[in-house]
Amino acid sequence: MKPTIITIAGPSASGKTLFAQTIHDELIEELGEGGISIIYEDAYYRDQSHLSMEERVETNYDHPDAFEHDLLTEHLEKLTNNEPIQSPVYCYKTHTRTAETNAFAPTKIILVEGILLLSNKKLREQFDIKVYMDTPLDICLIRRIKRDIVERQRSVESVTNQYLETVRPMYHQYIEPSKAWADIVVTRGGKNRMAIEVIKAKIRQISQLPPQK
Ligand SMILES: Nc1ncnc2c1ncn2[C@@H]1O[C@H](COP(=O)(O)OP(=O)(O)O)[C@@H](O)[C@H]1O
Ligand SMILES: Nc1ccn([C@@H]2O[C@H](COP(=O)(O)O)[C@@H](O)[C@H]2O)c(=O)n1
Repeated sequence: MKPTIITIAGPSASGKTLFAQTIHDELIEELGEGGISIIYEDAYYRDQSHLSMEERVETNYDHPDAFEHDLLTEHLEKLTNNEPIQSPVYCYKTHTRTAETNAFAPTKIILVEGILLLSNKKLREQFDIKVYMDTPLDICLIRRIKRDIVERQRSVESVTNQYLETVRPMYHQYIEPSKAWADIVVTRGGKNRMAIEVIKAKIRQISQLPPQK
């Protein structure tokens, strides 16, 4: 059976990871091994090992050119043909890929999450279901400051400067307009229980599992 690819796009810190992880964790037992997995667009940020740290800090990480979308397209094509891939591994602290790759086998359901997935035509054509997390930008900023300090070794100053210089302008230029391609728009963030249940019910139907009472 050909895998079903579900994309979860939307602004940084809108709750994409939490949403995808919750769906994954709540279905993994029912779907079993080979049932469901997650691919992160962030893993496809370009390798910058040839650049100095000062140069890496200057990169606009919210522009489509920061990603190797062609490689992600190629990998999704392989997975669709039930072939395994070696997914890159990204490090936010060094702003580049690590030397390792992750062996990734195709699963029946593949969740793909990331900020610019709906802005790319070739990628869009590979998605069976397109979800957009429509969390207000001020809420995203608050959540990003908290998350990036704890998980990505950033300071309040670095997060707020980056927000003004690239995150907010690129949101208006690329991310918000890409919402028009979504099939389902989720409000409030990664804990929207009804939205989680709707996607889970669709996945159960695709996977031919009995609906939950
Ligand atoms: N509805 C919500 N309520 C409270 N916190 C949330 C909610 N959705 C997401 N978060 C938190 O906000 C932060 C950013 O969410 P995350 O899923 O990492 O966003 P994204 O993957 O879109 O960048 C995380 O710390 C996450 O736990
Ligand atoms: N070296 C990097 C790479 C990316 N970012 C920021 O990450 C955001 C996308 O990831 P989310 O999990 O938040 O969706 C994006 O807005 C980039 O600005 C970074 O800060 N450093």
